[in-house]
Amino acid sequence: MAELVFHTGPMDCGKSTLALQLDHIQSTHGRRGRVFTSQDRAGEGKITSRLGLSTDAIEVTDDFDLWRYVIGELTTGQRVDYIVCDEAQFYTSEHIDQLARIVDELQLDVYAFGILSDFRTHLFPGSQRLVELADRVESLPLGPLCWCGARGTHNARTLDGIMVTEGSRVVVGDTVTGGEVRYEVLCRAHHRRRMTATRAKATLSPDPLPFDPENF
Ligand SMILES: Nc1ncnc2c1ncn2[C@@H]1O[C@H](COP(=O)(O)OP(=O)(O)O)[C@@H](O)[C@H]1O
Ligand SMILES: Cc1cn([C@H]2C[C@H](O)[C@@H](COP(=O)(O)O)O2)c(=O)[nH]c1=O
Repeated sequence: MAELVFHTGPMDCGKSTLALQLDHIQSTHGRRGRVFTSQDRAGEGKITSRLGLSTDAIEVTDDFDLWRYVIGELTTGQRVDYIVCDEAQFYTSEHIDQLARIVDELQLDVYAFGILSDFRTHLFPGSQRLVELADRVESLPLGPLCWCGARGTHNARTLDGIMVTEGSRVVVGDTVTGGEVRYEVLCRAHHRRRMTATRAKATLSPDPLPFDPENF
């Protein structure tokens, strides 16, 4: 039986790496896949992993129809055995319905990868639909740690190290320094308290006030 599988986890937990590995494993065993993405950090039509791997991919825009694309390939004699979808949080609910139809009516395996929730902790529509429709939802085994050492579970958006809670849902960006907007993965408790690494350093620092014990 073909399956719709949703591999999820916070930013920087290895989703794109796994997507690329999965495509590599399947394709080296003679299966032919199609690899899709949406708004990767590296630009249109790319899947990139922070471990340095990358591949070309078909860009999914809002008006792209995955069902029609796959039917078009099959009816022109192309072989399609499986489908990999990265950054699936950016897909629309309709895209996810199309993926489910591909699994059920064409018996193709679909492997989707994406974060569940945005910087305000709300589910992305594409991820919500995947949770509703997937045969399996798999959490990646390794993930980033919050600055406190706990498992990082929630994606914070930061400006100059300070967590922001206003703004567009979609702002493509990274967890490393560079862009104006950054992301930082925190545990839930620190996400709730908006306690980023920068703020923790500034407010919880044990730096002693300079004093001379002799004259105290
Ligand atoms: N220098 C490094 N050495 C080893 N692992 C690294 C290094 N830099 C990043 N990683 C790992 O790469 C993974 C991030 O990969 P990526 O596929 O880009 O994540 P995601 O798609 O979930 O955002 C994480 O597991 C991270 O720990
Ligand atoms: C939380 C959050 C993230 N994004 C963007 C930032 C990145 O471009 C991707 C996630 O990519 P990754 O491969 O999982 O690191 O999503 C966003 O647009 N809005 C958000 O709230």
